[in-house]
Amino acid sequence: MYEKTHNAGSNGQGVTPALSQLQALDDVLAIAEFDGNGCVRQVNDNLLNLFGYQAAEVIGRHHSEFCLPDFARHPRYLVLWQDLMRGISGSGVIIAFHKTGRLIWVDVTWVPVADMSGKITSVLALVRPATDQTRHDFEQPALMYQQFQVAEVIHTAVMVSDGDGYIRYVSKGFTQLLGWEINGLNGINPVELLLSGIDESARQAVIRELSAGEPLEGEYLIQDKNQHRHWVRLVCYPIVNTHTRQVSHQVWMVHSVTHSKIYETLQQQVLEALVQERPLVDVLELICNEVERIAPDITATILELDNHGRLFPLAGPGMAKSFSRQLEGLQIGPDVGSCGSAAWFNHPVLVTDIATDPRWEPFRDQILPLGYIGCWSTPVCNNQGKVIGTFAFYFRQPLTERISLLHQYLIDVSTHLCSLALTREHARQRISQLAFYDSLTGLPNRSLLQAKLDQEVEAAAHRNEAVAVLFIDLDRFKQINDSYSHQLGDDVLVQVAQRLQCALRVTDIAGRLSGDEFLVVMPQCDKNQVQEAVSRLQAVLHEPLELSGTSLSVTATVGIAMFPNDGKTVDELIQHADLAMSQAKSCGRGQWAFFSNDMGQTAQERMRLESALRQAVKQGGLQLYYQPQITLHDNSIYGVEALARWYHPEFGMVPPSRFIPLAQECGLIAELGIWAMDTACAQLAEWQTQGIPIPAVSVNLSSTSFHDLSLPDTVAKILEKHGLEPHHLTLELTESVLLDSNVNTVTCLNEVNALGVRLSMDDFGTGYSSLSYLRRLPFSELKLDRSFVADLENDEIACSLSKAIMGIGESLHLTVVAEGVETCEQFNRLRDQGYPVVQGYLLARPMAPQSLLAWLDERQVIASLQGN
Ligand SMILES: Nc1nc2c(ncn2[C@@H]2O[C@H](COP(=O)(O)O[C@H]3[C@@H](O)[C@H](n4cnc5c(=O)[nH]c(N)nc54)O[C@@H]3COP(=O)(O)O)[C@@H](O)[C@H]2O)c(=O)[nH]1
Repeated sequence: MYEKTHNAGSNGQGVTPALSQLQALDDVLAIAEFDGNGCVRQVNDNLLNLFGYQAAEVIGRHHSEFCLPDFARHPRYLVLWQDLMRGISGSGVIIAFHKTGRLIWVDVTWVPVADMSGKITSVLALVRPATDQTRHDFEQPALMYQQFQVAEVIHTAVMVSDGDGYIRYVSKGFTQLLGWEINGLNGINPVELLLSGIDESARQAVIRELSAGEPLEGEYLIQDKNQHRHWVRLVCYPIVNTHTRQVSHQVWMVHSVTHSKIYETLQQQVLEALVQERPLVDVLELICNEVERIAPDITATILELDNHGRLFPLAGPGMAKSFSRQLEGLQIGPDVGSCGSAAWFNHPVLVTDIATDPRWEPFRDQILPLGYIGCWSTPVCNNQGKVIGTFAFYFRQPLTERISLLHQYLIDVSTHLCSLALTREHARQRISQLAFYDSLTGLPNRSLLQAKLDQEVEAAAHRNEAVAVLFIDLDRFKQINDSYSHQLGDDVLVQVAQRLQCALRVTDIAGRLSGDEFLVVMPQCDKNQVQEAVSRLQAVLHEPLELSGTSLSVTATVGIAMFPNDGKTVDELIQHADLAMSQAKSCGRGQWAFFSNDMGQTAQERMRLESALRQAVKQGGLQLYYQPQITLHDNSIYGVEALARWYHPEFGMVPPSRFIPLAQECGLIAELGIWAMDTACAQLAEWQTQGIPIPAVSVNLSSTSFHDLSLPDTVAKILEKHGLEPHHLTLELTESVLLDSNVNTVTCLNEVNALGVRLSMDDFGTGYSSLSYLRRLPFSELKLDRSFVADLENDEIACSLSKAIMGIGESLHLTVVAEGVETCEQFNRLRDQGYPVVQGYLLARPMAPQSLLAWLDERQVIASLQGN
């Protein structure tokens, strides 16, 4: 393309005439002067005219910017400039850019200019349009492309056609990319070769532009020699004969843009769809549609694989629905079509001939009539590598075993996108599962139940029908949970959930509200049907449950509210069914009840009472009364029992039999117990300071208080706070503590006992009465239940029992206190049976502290009178 010419200097360095000396050439030559870095320093008008620029547009720009990019990077061009800097001039014909983008052939002589020291400070380029002869030479394609070194060495696909529109030259890169060699292309037109597959109007536009001598640039989906498709960026530079003004040649450059095209058209769109949270099927259909647009020779389908190894079509807009339906629920296996096998082996499966491949045998009759002859399926995996679906290409054209790069790249990108879409969908489903389903039983949770009930109520209102809402509570579930294990409790809930579902109609909805509470919604159901359903449910739930070696029976209590009579809204219906359940429970286990309006009133009252009690416990609205206990042998005060009293301005005197269970139910009982201990100890300390002879105070505690491992510490602190000794305090517990399987209870009992605080077993004889427990647990005192005392006079059995209990106490070295002594007869019998301590109305009622002092005074007066 250019020749090296050494300058005349003897030392080999470039010694050239200065620009001033070249003025004569200025009229005929286009001249540019480059600085030592190769940037334009100055240019003359001829050069500007030749290239179509203004001076300001070229000054400062690097020489390489005026050449074809590939040429500017060409080693020989780089060597030319290295030589120039070493003082070696050169000349040659190059293709350069006119400002319009048109390519022009120019004949250039480069002359290095040295300063006095011999250092090259600039390069002069003497440029003229290529001479006719030169052009003629270069217009001979073979010669031109011998000269056009760029195409020979670079990998760009280049093709040159002549003025008649016939291909005359293709580069190695062209053959590598598209498969054609020059030998087979004689007499072929480049547009026909490359653009025969594009839209006809677009093709005509290309032809028009090319014949007008305009450069062409655009992206096209073309087919190569093997019918494989490529997205390419096509650039065509027409070379215009300066004499005839005719296009003498066209230089075509072909860049593969398949990757970026797929990225733009497929990946980008799909990612956008995912970001916009478009439904899964929409996203997957978008993938199929885009893939088919890029590669119209195939039909794409996407199947999902469920956890049971079954395939379900999700997308395949181009596939016949009749065929997709056949695949619904298809079990994967080693020879189940392309997709079933690909999912089974977690490996792509290419079937080139569906008609003969045994894996396609079961589906052949459906697929062949659709014209497909091959199918290539690739598994879609999640992040952990687990197969979650398949992505398949169906071909109507015969397939070779060698897959085209475009197809391979489409598969790679598409399976990745399918994986993203499916994984995201699974995550979404999981989130919704967590949000709307109970994780233990898999039943709808409260939120979903409410939404479903809302729908049913709306539909029922529209159709003027009834809906039954069943509130189901398992009886004694807490006890099961505590007595066995929480795992067993969970198993019970799971089995109950399963039984509920099996026993219901398909239209009914069962869900879990919380703990052992379930809700059933029964649309289109009258009261008789509900009653039948409830009996059936209770029977089914009562059948023994087999739980890892343990057989257990549970009962369930059911409350029922009917729409529209018992409530119009979801909240009202659930609340009323709950009330009915509580009401049923108060009648015993395994009962059921329909809601009635008076239950609502009772419940409201209860709620008001509960809130008043909460306030009383927290703000000191309770009071303690004290009932004396007398030692029989010397008539002295054994101690006093502290009993809580609550007077409320609106509710009046509320008896402990009402507010103690309420405190238990609403979680206030432990707090109430601490208050009672603190108040009783404060009172006893005050009495002791006053010298009043009360040796101890008994405080009733619920078994719940013994669940809290900090109780012993609390007790110790209270004693310390009031300056009392541990023996000044007795804690009374009912026998229910023996049934309590909470692991903390025994620890607390032992630690409280270790402090020196006495423990008393209250109401002994009415409940569990296990002697073995009595032996093992650190009790110091037994309190004979007052029901025995009440019957002492008339019932011989009661009499024998009280005697036996006294015997038990004696043998276990426990003090036995007989409570509820109302008559002298009872008193005498107990004394005769050897009871050491008695308590009851006969002696004194529970009293406010002031009254107790008055009672003590009176007692002293009597004693002194008796003494006299
Ligand atoms: N956990 C707590 N429980 C408490 C507390 N205060 C009371 N209670 C428990 O409430 C139940 C009812 O108590 P109350 O109405 O105070 O009845 C007590 C006595 O008044 C009653 N008693 C005493 N002598 C007689 C009698 O001769 N006849 C008769 N009919 N009743 C009598 O017995 C109750 C005392 O019982 P007990 O506790 O079993 O010793 C009751 O179970 C209280 O325990 C509290 O602060 N915390």
